[in-house]
Amino acid sequence: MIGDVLKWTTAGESHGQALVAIIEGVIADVEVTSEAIAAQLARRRLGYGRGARMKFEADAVRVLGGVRHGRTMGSPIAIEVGNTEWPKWEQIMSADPVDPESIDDKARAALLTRPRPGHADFSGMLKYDFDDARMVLERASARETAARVAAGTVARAVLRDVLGVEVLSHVISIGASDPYVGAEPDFSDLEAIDASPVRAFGAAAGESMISEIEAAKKAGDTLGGVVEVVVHGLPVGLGSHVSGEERLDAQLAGALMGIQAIKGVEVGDGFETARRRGSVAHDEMDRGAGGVERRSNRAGGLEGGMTNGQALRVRAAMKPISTVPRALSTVDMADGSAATAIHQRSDVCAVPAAGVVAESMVALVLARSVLQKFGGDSLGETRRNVEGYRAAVAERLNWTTDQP
Ligand SMILES: Cc1cc2nc3c(=O)[nH]c(=O)nc-3n(C[C@H](O)[C@H](O)[C@H](O)COP(=O)(O)O)c2cc1C
Ligand SMILES: C=C(O[C@@H]1CC(C(=O)O)=C[C@@H](OP(=O)(O)O)[C@H]1O)C(=O)O
Repeated sequence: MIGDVLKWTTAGESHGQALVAIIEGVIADVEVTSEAIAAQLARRRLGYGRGARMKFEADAVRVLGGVRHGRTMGSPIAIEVGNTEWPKWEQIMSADPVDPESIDDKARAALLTRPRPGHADFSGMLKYDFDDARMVLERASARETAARVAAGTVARAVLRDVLGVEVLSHVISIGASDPYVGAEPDFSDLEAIDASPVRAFGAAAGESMISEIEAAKKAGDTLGGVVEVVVHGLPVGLGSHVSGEERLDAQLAGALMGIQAIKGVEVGDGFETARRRGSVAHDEMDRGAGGVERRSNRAGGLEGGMTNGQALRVRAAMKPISTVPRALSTVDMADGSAATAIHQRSDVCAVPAAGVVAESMVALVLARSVLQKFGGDSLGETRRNVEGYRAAVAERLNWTTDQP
């Protein structure tokens, strides 16, 4: 059921001409501009530790359909993100390694037969019967996340126009630099995070993460880390308890785990909550202004697969980049000989960028939930539905009895 409401898909390769995102099921009259998409793509390119490619490649955005005069029309939206590096890659991407006539010595030498432990190379070569890992890595590459961020910009616009909410994120840790342990980060000014080279709270935390990246780079190594996505102001009741697939936490976890290199997801306090006793694991309720107030937000705004009116808080753990400069041991798939893995230019750490991608995936899942719950074909209709629901919820929580 959930999959029928808002659908998205991407196509394209890392060094191909362009990536494309298609989003279907967006209501009419939502403000979407190529400038807004470009601004989100620019955020994804930033972050200390990214490789050389981020410096010279530009994301060339074209909205190909579904938007007119800066507003959605209710039809499928197609967005192209051009790879400006294409002219440099055209020959390599066009040469067919199976056809000896079409492949020159340079392209032959560029055949990738030494799979990187941790990347998609090994399993992809065997599964799809390729001799050249490029046939796998081109699509496995997180270049594809540019298309997700483009689609995510549309979802953000739906959330902003329908509910007035923003999807924000920050970096919690990079490698062993985990500066917030024992301290509660202040969520009041998440927008300021983009000013930090690692998208972290506070100069000291940022500095410790940067020195961690510097040290890894010097050692010819790479790093992962943890990001957190936060959304304030969601209505109670997005998602549902009625089935596993309707549970919003399951949808968020799936969407976040679908990002390249994400290996763990936590909702609220997640694994920490598993170590607590029940008496200090949940968020106790009191009657207060506007109905019910909570004493804490350990659940990250989700109970029973539904939003509970508290801030939504989800974390994603990214493993270290697998293209390690001090290349890892592998086996050459051409002849079975011992080898060191492919190494070309690569990111040392892409955690800050992964935060922006995580925001986009959360935005897409939330926009889908909002459109499923509130329906409508136009912004005006969906907003009216939201207002009606909010009024009904407020009325339910407006007890007339005296406070005991
Ligand atoms: C924003 C971002 C940038 C990435 N950059 C690189 C990179 O430069 N080199 C690399 O080997 N992996 C990079 N990765 C991770 C790989 O794409 C990923 O490890 C690979 O597709 C295998 O998938 P898996 O890690 O989910 O198993 C990046 C991931 C993200 C989210
Ligand atoms: C291009 C992007 O990320 C790429 C993701 C990636 C990978 O293996 O995932 C490998 C690198 O590509 P290359 O090997 O060509 O330098 C990154 O630069 C991007 O995020 O726009």
